[in-house]
Amino acid sequence: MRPAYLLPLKGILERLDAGEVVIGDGGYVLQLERRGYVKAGHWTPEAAVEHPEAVRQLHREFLRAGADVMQTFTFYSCDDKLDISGNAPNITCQQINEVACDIAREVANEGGALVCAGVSQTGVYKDRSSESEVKAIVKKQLDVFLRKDVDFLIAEYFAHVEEAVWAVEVLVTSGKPVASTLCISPKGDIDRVCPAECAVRLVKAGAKIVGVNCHVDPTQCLNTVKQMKEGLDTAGLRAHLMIQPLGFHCPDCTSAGYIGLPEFPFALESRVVNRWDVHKYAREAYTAGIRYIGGCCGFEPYHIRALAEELAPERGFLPPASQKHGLWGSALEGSSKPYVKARASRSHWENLKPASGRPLCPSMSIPDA
Ligand SMILES: N[C@@H](CCSCCCCC(=O)O)C(=O)O
Ligand SMILES: [Zn+2]
Repeated sequence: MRPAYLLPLKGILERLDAGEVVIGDGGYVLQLERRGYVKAGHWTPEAAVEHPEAVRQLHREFLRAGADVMQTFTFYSCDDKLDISGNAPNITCQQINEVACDIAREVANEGGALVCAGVSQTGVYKDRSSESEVKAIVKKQLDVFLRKDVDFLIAEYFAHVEEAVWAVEVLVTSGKPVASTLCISPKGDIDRVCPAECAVRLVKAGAKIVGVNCHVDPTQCLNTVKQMKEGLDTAGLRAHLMIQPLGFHCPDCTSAGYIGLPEFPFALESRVVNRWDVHKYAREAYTAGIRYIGGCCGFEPYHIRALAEELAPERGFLPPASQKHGLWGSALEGSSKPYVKARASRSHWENLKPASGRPLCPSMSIPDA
């Protein structure tokens, strides 16, 4: 939550152009599935209408943890996805998109955060012939976002760069800043378009912020974004870089990402990154020149706090949730047990190789896709 002296609000491009670090929020659909508000499989966001208090609370926790942006809970909020799901026969996507924007704005205003409204891959993409259908779906969401006057827009979680380019082309007609993140591996998008070329196409379509979200872990996402940066540099193009990886270790996944693993989506817990992994990821992302640094599925508020704590020297402040943390485990100095007190050090947590507690389980799986 930005200190009062950093207000009034600067827009996303003003902040990034000034070299500021922007901390993104974490995952919503997966986190709310675990909390009983989202149904896996179709992952539709009707909870914005059915349980706005649950969406509001998760936004608030990300804000308190240091997120500078509240992404609207509008993932998969398009008629084709909602209708097929059967999850909410009496709720329309327009309702979801309107309420989600209101909730995000309400919480963003509590802490000087920006509202980013998002569209995501549709269910109608097949090939080049799908362009008008995809663009119509994106336009329908965009109309609501413009009425709600969100701060900027994102086309996220696209596996085909072609579909993401179409989404960006629609979003840029708004005149608002547009970001785009692909759910791709370091090998490139689902059609084998390399990350460098993906970034070039997105920037040429008008995206001012490009990167990746979801599907693979921080290490692989960093690899992909570094390739994107090289591609843009080679092409003489400029854009800000954004990264919002999975909060799960999955070095064993293929280019299908974590959804190809037998543990997806109900047995990923043993793969969750810890806060110290997030410190390392945040520092490597910053060193690579990435300035919009957040998380996706698996990233809980305490992970976002770790981003904000690692980059506090660059940002000049700690998030409110750090009042209940103590940097690098220093809170444990208050423990009555000497062996716990002994862990109140950066060296303990930075060098720890945590055991999984599952002696009969493998560390890696054989992906199904
Ligand atoms: N901004 C979104 C991104 C969700 S990423 C995809 C989740 C799984 C979807 C699937 O398996 O189809 C969110 O945080 O929920
Ligand atoms: Zn995700």
